[in-house]
Amino acid sequence: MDAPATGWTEDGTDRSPDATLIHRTLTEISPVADQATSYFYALLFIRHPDLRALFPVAMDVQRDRLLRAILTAADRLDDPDALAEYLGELGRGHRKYGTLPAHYPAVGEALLGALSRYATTTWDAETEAAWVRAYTAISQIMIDAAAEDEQWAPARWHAEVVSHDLRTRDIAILTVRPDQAYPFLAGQYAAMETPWWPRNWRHYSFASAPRPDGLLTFHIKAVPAGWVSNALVHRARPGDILRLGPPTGSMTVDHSTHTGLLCLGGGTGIGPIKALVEDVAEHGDRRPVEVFYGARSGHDLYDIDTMMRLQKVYPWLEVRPVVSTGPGTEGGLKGLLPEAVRQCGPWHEYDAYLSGPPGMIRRSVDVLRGIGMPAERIRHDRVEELATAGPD
Ligand SMILES: NC(=O)C1=CN([C@@H]2O[C@H](COP(=O)(O)OP(=O)(O)OC[C@H]3O[C@@H](n4cnc5c(N)ncnc54)[C@H](O)[C@@H]3O)[C@@H](O)[C@H]2O)C=CC1
Repeated sequence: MDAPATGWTEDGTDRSPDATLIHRTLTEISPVADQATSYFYALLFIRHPDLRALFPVAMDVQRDRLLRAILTAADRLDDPDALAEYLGELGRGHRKYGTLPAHYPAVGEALLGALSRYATTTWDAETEAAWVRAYTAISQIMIDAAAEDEQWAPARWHAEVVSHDLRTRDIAILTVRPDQAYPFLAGQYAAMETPWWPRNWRHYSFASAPRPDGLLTFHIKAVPAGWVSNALVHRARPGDILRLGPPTGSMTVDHSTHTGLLCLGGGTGIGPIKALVEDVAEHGDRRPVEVFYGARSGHDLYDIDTMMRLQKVYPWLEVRPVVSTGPGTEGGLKGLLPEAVRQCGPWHEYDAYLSGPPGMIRRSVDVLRGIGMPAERIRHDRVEELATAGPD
C-alpha cells in the first residue's frame, strides 16, 4: 500500500484506470489504516447487528483480517489469475464462519463508507464507481468459489483430540480425528477453532503427510497473549472437540521434478517440514532433502529425535540442528537459521521451503535471493497469515 499513486506499478507496468484509482485510495488511507478499520467495523455492526455474531467477541486479530483481505484483493485487480486464486481460497475459507451471499452487500456498504471517510482528498464519483466495480467483482468470485465448494466439501470439520503430548513447557503435539474424510497435501495448513474461544480461528500447519488412518497432527506453541494456542497447549485433552476449516496453502512438493529440497524449519515450523519429508518418502522420490531445524536452545529442539530417526531411515535426507542462543548440540550449527543456510551453500540445485516465524521467513528470503535463488523457487506461507497465527 505504499507505492506512489501513479498509473505505473513498481515494476513499470501500466495500471488500468480502475486499478489506478483504487491504488490512489489505498495510498491515501495507508497512514490511517487503523482508524479506517475501526470505522469499517463500527459501520458494519451498527447497520447490521446480526452480522456481529459471525465475529469473535474480542476483535483484536479478526479486526484486521476482513478489511485487509478486501484491500489486498483490490490492489491486485490487474492480475486476474492471482486474484482468482486468492479470492477463491478466501471465499471457500469464509464458509466456516457461516458467511452467506446476502452478507456481501453489507460489507461492501461499510467498505465504501470507511474509504470515503478516510480518503478525503482523492475520493470522488469516479473513484467510488471504480471501487463499486472492484468490490462487485471481488465478492462475486468469493460467492462463486463458496457455492462451488459447497457441492463437495463441508464448511467445517469437527475433530476429536485423540492425543496431547506436551513436549516442552509451551509446545504440544496434538493429534486429532476428523469426523469425516479430510483430504489435504503435506505442507498445507488449516484454520482451527477451540470450544474455549468461539469464532477465534487460528492457522496451524499439518505436521504429518496424509495418513492411512486419517488422523491429523499439529505442533502448537503457546505464545504470549495467544488465547487459542494457550488453550490448545495447556487445556486441550483427549476427547475435546475442535473445529477445522478447509486445507489451504501452496508450500507443497512439486513431484514433477527431481530438484532437491532445502527445508528451513524454525521452532514449531519444523512441523510442516516433517510432513514434506514424509511426502517425499511416500512418493519414493529419493531426491536430496536438506533440513535445517532452528531453535533458540538445544532444549527447544523438541522434535529432533523424530527428525534424526527419519535421517537414519532415508539416505537422501540430511538434518542439521541450528541453535541460536545457549549451548549448541553435538554436530549441530550455531546462529540464526538463514545465516547457517547461507554458510552451507551453494543451493543452485534446490528449491527452498521456509516455515517458521515471520522474521525468519523474511530474512531467509533475503538471504536466498542474495545468493542467487530465483523467487519462484522459494516457497512459504503468506507472512500476513503467519502473523495472525502468532500472538492471538
Ligand atoms: N507454515 C509456517 O511457516 C509455520 C510457521 N510457524 C510459526 O513459527 C513460529 C515458531 O515460533 P518459535 O518456536 O517461537 O520460533 P523462534 O522465535 O524460537 O525461532 C526459531 C528459529 O528461527 C530463526 N529466527 C527467528 N527469528 C528470526 C529472525 N528475525 N531472523 C532470522 N532468523 C530468525 C532462528 O534460527 C530461531 O532459532 C510461530 O510464529 C509460528 O506461527 C509454525 C508452524 C508453521
